[in-house]
Amino acid sequence: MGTPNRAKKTVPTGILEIKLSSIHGFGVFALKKIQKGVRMGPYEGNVTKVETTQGYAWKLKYSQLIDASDESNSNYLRYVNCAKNIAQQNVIAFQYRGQLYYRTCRDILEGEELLVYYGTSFAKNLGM
Ligand SMILES: C[S@@+](CC[C@H](N)C(=O)[O-])C[C@H]1O[C@@H](n2cnc3c(N)ncnc32)[C@H](O)[C@@H]1O
Repeated sequence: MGTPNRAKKTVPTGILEIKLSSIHGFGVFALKKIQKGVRMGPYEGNVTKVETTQGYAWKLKYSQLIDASDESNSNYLRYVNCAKNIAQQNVIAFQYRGQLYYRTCRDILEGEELLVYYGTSFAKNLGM
């Protein structure tokens, strides 16, 4: 697994950091308390209609996907790991004007890892 160089450059300085996670690979962590309702993004990647199994793609409207598997064409949001269930997530994914964003759905404490629920079928594939 390579160091996330480009994603590191895109992470909001002083607010979030990318580092190794106990859940999987790299994760995104709060460097200070973040209030509920803060929007992050958009999620960057290649817009495609080709399905992928790599785990970095979100479905958009009109059968399109935003695929962040290419680290050189994506941003820090590609490193947000999956919550065990909806209740555990502290950020939610949503679409706005054709783009995908994350938003904090509760206050996140300093040092906490950002977790988003990828969806039931994806979680099942991860063995949850
Ligand atoms: C968007 S990436 C998350 C960032 C990833 N940790 C990395 O370093 O590139 C999604 C991939 O991370 C892994 N992953 C994310 N959340 C996980 C979890 N809760 N349990 C196991 N693997 C997870 C899976 O391999 C998934 O396909």
